[in-house]
Amino acid sequence: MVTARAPATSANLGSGFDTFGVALSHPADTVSVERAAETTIRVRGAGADFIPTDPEKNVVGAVAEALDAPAHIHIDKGVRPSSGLGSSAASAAAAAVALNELYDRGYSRHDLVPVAAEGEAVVSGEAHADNVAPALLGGFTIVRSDDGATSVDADLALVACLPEVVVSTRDARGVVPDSVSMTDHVETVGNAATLTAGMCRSDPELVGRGLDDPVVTPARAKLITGYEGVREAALAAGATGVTVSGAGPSVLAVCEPGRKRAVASAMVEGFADAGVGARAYQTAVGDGATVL
Ligand SMILES: Nc1ncnc2c1ncn2[C@@H]1O[C@H](COP(=O)(O)OP(=O)(O)OP(=O)(O)O)[C@@H](O)[C@H]1O
Ligand SMILES: N[C@@H](CCO)C(=O)O
Repeated sequence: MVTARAPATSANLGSGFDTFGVALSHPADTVSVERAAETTIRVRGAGADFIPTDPEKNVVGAVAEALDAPAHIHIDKGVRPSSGLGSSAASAAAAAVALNELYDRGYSRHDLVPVAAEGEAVVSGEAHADNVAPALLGGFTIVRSDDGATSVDADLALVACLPEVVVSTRDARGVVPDSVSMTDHVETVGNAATLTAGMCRSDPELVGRGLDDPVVTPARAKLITGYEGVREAALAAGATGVTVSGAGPSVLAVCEPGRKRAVASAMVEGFADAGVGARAYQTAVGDGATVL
């Protein structure tokens, strides 16, 4: 048996819609695999009741198929599905790494990015790599349309606040504008470049400023009850920047390490003020998938 762990991730980071991602030090999914004639799947943990065990419908089934690696697969969910924290990507990345080891396929983590993205296609219809790339490679990642991914290590404190509201990725993609003005384009490129420089320097001020996004985030924020209040509360508590995590509903804040507790409390209280329960993960930029 081989067991692997892969982290939750936060895609987009505001200015990097469908391009940027970051691995979180926790929470994470754990996946164990044993050789078998046909793939079977068992799921336990956070949100397990909402995750299909049919290999045609679970992301790990598509990963086993893509690697020609049938297995009994046990998933222990640490990342709740439909959280905006890359839940399906964490399972896909952990399964890809575990099956690669079990069947001695010899693929690198970079080779496994398009394999794990095949799993993502099962749930969203598109092989997005902006969650599986950080889940596999760790750190801050940039994915390009040619399937290539670049990763940079960063040392950065983060808070991810997960409210008890549901935002479907389909709805969140439905509100993305079809086009952008040149003014918004220039602002977005400037913010994305600032964020990238900030990640390379592990600088929370630069990264926080680079999260700003005039195009996608304002449209999506309307789908998250309490978002504006939570954002303001996090900034007042010392966050250097706040944005929607992935397709939502989680909200991501960047801060100095010493401000994590205060920012986490402020965000949970911000959601409470809007009548929404929430939990906050005091986390950081973390490593990619590992065999345990
Ligand atoms: N192994 C799996 N783990 C989690 N969800 C899975 C898995 N296999 C299939 N799914 C389905 O995928 C959907 C959730 O995946 P999705 O990646 O959208 O979650 P997310 O955490 O919100 O990610 P994102 O950060 O991309 O918004 C649910 O419909 C769930 O049933
Ligand atoms: N980049 C994707 C991540 C969710 O799969 C989005 O924001 O829709």
